[in-house]
Amino acid sequence: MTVQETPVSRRLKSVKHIIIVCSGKGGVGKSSVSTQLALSLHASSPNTRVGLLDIDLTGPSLPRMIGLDGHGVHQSSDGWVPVYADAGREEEPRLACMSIGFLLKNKGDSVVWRGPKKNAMIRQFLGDVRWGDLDYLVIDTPPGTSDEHISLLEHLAPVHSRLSAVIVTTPQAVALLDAMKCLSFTRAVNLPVLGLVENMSGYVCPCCGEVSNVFSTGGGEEMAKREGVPFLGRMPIDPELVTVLDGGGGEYHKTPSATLFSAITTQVMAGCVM
Ligand SMILES: Nc1ncnc2c1ncn2[C@@H]1O[C@H](COP(=O)(O)OP(=O)(O)OP(=O)(O)O)[C@@H](O)[C@H]1O
Repeated sequence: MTVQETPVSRRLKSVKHIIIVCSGKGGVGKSSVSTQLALSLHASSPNTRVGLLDIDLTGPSLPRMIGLDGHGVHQSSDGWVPVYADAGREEEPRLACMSIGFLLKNKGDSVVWRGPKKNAMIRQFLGDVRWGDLDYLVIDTPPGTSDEHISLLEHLAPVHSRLSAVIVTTPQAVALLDAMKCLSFTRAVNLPVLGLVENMSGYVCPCCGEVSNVFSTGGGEEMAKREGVPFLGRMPIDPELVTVLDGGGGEYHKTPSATLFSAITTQVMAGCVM
């Protein structure tokens, strides 16, 4: 069967792997996992080229989390130029970011759009941005399985063989129930799952290293085993991570989370080659 070319498939021709990060529930750390995955893939080798796209149109948090708050997107004759998180260094930038947050005049502006307008924006993000050659394009999605997910998958249909998903959950029973809905969505749309991340899984005391199970722990791993999907790892609550991602300063690679997350990234990369 021949797959029809579209503006999106032409634009994403040189993108090797597209990783959709989703969660059943809001606030479980999907954007922070997407951001950490992009940073960690970028740090995995001096040549890895990464894109990070935020399709959470009503609550874009990527610009702040990646340290690009206040930046804007430029239009070129060949489409929108993404904002590079690693611009200004000696080597060519290789961490391209795009979010509706870069297009809003004021970051407090709200986006109140119906489905067709959201659909058009997602098509533009995929088809009108100069993504160039990428090893990985990480896509942060809104919580649940909404219009945005359906639009995304429709536009990405011609490149379906390069798609996979990472599911984020916290250990509480309610979050796990929603993560299960997210997993059944991926099955319904035939989207391969690279694995499940259990976020905010315990709190490690910075003084004594003792782990307190604030929201309990282990539920994500149990669910992954039961459902036959890889368990990518658990990320504890890390106050240093919040400071970095909320724009309070500090460098991500110096946080305890960065070290832990690199093991997750290794598994994601291994899953992508298969
Ligand atoms: N492991 C962690 N340790 C500490 N804080 C975390 C951790 N993961 C996420 N957070 C913080 O929790 C808050 C919510 O995270 P985030 O925005 O990533 O969730 P989300 O699932 O994308 O939310 P939304 O549903 O609004 O899109 C953020 O302030 C983030 O910095």
